[in-house]
Amino acid sequence: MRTPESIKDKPELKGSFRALRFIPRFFMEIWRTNRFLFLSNLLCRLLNAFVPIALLWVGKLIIDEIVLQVSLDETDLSALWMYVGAELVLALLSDLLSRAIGLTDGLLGDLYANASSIIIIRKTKDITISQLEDPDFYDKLERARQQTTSRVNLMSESLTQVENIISMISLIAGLIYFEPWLLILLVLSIIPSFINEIKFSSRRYSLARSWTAERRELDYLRYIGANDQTAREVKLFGISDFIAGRFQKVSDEYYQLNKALAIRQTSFGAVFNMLGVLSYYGAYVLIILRVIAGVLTLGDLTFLSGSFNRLRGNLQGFFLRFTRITERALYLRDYFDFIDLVVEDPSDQSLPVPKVIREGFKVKNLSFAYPGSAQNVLTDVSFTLRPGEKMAFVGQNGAGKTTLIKLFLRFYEPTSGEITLEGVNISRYNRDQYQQLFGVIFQDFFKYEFTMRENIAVGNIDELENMERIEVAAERSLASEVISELELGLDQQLGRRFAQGKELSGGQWQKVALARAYMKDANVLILDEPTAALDAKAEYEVFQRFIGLTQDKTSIIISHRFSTVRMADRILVLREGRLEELGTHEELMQNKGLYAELFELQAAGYR
Ligand SMILES: Nc1ncnc2c1ncn2[C@@H]1O[C@H](COP(=O)(O)OP(=O)(O)OP(=O)(O)O)[C@@H](O)[C@H]1O
Repeated sequence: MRTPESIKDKPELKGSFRALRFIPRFFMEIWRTNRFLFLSNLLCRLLNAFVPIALLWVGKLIIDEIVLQVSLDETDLSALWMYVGAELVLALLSDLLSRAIGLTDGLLGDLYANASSIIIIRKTKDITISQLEDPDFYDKLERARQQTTSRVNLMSESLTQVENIISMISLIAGLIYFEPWLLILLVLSIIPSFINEIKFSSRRYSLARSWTAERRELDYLRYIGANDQTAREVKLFGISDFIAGRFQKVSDEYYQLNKALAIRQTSFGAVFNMLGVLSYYGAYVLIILRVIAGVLTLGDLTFLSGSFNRLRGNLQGFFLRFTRITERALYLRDYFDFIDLVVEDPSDQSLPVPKVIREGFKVKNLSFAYPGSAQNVLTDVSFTLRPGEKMAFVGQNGAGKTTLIKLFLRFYEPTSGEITLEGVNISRYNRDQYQQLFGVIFQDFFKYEFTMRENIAVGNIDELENMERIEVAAERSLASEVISELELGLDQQLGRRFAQGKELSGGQWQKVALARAYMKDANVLILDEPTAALDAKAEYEVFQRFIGLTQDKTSIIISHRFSTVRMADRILVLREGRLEELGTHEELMQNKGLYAELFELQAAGYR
């Protein structure tokens, strides 16, 4: 079990200061987001920074003037009214500036949050599937994604800090002018609480970071426990208490650690803060004595005690903000780590992909184990996929069919052996171009909560406006039947998340997903269990069309239905990652091996 002490594994003070090195880069990002807003914000803050000293100074002038006028026989109040007028103008200006700062902060924050979300989405596109499936990497992505609001707060906090510093310099100048020793008293009283704050912020970060995996679990439990997609199963299986119990256990442990830290931080903070209060009253007494001795005026007294009090507040604010800034800057590191992640440049491989495929693909002694696992999912697989050939992959669950597809698509690198296209290892081709060769529908295809048209067009988003192409694709995949039943046709919003969304049945969704495969004029079509949710008639029709429409295309079909599989030119049978058989339906039936056995089993089920 972790304790607050065991979280000390990260360097504290030094680590906190080091995190600040990301701030300039952060500000460069904000500057690039919107220069005008950024400059306007800085200008308003610069002006606002001088308002406190100006107000205190005018206050001092007013009091001294009143004292003077009271002592005179003949009063002249013109200067006094001028000072009061100046104070009024300052008060109005301060209000205007604060509003302008609030406005530009908000607008800039929104723009920055949008821009950084887009940066994260774009970066995720360049990341390989194997990186995305790596839990450490996934944590980094999660942290980068979740900290968007924190980065927006960091922006306004840092800008406020700049304003605060300028304001303090002006107040310090005033103090030095009258009584420099007040300043020493002030600084000495505030330093211990500053160190305390920094120390605890670093620990809080370590705690949050070391709990990333658990917080991910909490998010997941929250999601499955209260979600329309899972509600049916959660209710019927009665697992709500199980989920709530698991949530409670993990969240309690985190809460206890966090609580222990918070209590310690608050207790230490209270003691150190007392020093600050004492120092203020010490200074106050000293100023009063100087006024009584006739060294300072009554106006000086209000100016100095006001300045001292304000400075104390500012300094405290400065240190508190400083710790919050360093805390958030630590998270900034996660964000920049993610942004800077070295990804394979998809355009790095210089070989262009051949326009026409003549030789086809050759798989040679291919073996593969998933990263971090010692167990081979594929072992020594060799075969040829000829151009225009329709091949089916068959095998029991977990035999490695989808994994073989992932290797064809270059989502992973083989552990040994290779796949070649036209005699060249596929890893040598330009990755983007290479992947464009394929039109793929995965068994766990995604149901986008977009409109019907967009759902089909994701197969080739450049053709979003090409209604003819979308309609033809829908026709081929039988999605047109689904569209004709929708009130708004292609413009119908799908899913239940958004207003007027229409949920489709499993088979209807599958037809929509299939249409995506026809959107692109891909050379190689891969359908991974594309018809699992279709009824028998629809499946037969879909495949008849598929075979007819893709005569010149190379294709791979994964299916557990042998009525579909037998339509393929050749069938590749995998058993526990090894190639067991390869041949036409007739050849394999004659072979009387695994294929014939599985085929007979299924056929018997229909008799
Ligand atoms: N991302 C992954 N990381 C680690 N192991 C994985 C991953 N994906 C799949 N596996 C493992 O690889 C093996 C083969 O999985 P694969 O999905 O290729 O099987 P399949 O033949 O397509 O099965 P099915 O018919 O059930 O879809 C399985 O044992 C699975 O646990």
